[in-house]
Amino acid sequence: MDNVCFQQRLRDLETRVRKWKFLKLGLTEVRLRPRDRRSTSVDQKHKECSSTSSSPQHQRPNNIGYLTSPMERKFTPLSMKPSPSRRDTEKDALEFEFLEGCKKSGVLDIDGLKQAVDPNEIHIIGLLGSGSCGVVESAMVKSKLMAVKTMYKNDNKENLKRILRDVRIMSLCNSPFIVTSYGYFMFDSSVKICMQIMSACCEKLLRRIYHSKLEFFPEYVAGHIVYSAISALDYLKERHSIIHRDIKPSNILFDDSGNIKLCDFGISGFMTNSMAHSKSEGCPPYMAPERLTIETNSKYDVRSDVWSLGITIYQLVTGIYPFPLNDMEFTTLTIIANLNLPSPSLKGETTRSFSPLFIEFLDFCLRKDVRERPEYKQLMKHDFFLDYDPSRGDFYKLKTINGNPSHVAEWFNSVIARSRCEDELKPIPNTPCVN
Ligand SMILES: Nc1ncnc2c1ncn2[C@@H]1O[C@H](COP(=O)(O)OP(=O)(O)OP(=O)(O)O)[C@@H](O)[C@H]1O
Repeated sequence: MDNVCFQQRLRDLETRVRKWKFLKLGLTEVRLRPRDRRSTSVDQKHKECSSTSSSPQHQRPNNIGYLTSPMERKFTPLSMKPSPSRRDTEKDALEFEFLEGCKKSGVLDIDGLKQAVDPNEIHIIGLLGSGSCGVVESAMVKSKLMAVKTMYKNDNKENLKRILRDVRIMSLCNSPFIVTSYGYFMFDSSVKICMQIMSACCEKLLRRIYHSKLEFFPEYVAGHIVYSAISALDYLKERHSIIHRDIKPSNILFDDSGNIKLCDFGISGFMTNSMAHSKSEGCPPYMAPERLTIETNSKYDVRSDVWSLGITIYQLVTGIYPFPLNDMEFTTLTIIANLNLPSPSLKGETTRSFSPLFIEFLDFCLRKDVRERPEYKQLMKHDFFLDYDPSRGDFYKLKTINGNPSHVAEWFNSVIARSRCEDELKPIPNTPCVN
């Protein structure tokens, strides 16, 4: 590659990192106290946590507390009418979509029963976590425990786009591997999505495991995550032509029964001819090389989510992010994007042993050259994936570990019992601070 082209690629990458940081920090400054991280997860379902709801971790971010109250002003269509002087047609279209969405605001489908719910019937219990777009809280609505994600509207077009995408895609999906949406509320300044409550995300679990010095995710749990995540991603692609684009540990959730589901569709995209056609932001440390490269960053396909899943799984089973991290995210991203540098692999892992099938599967997911990386359908034929397919009866991997069947729920509940809730907020060294 000639020097000019390489310099141009570096500049582009640097601009994208700056933009990502700006978005992340800009929004964080507006909504969160300085000590709050971009996304934190406080599990209210477990008793050990509920008793500490007055601790600083459990308080809502200072300057948004009033917005999370169900007393928010109901949406008033007049205030949203596009002004005739406005020239941004894309923004007008988004606001029109918002107006249309308002028609279904407040109608929740709870266990098959559609009912109109008043916002005052949302009784917030506690904070579950926060991301770049808002907060997720546990709440009681019509006697049903739910997770309520509140996203705040501002004048930024990207912010509105992200909110509408999350609402639209959550409402579309019907898969056992995707968190179920019950419905939503739209207000002047915010949107609330009511969804199935889960127990913890992989990021929370990893932090608990690390700080309590437990063993990182076992291979069979990684197998179940792979099976659930690929089934969800394949469903999104085949049924709705959607690419997720934000696969990372905080977007993969567990419930107490060991079910594993994907969430957060804020930066997902609709594909044409199986290709995504926008540079929409994601989380750079988990982005595939082709999404960090100027020639291909606006045209990529679902294989970029395969890479993100591979990095996530590598991190869950080893406890570390596979690329060197220093103050310069730019350097890390350059290493990921450089196809001449090797991909991470579990082959060299000395601290734990993994099956050759698992190592091979992860190596496929982490092929740097997208042309060599398999799509979902190929991965779904791999023996490692098939081992976790429940429809295969006896072949389904209820492998015994020390004589006991390896149930994900048992593993999950034992991690929760043997670790501390407060550790969910403490970062892990050598791991990107993406939340
Ligand atoms: N349905 C749910 N049940 C329980 N906890 C949830 C649920 N949805 C999200 N959470 C928790 O809330 C946290 C924040 O979620 P959110 O989707 O807002 O942000 P994120 O994915 O962590 O970050 P970002 O939006 O910046 O990518 C998650 O990491 C998860 O721990």
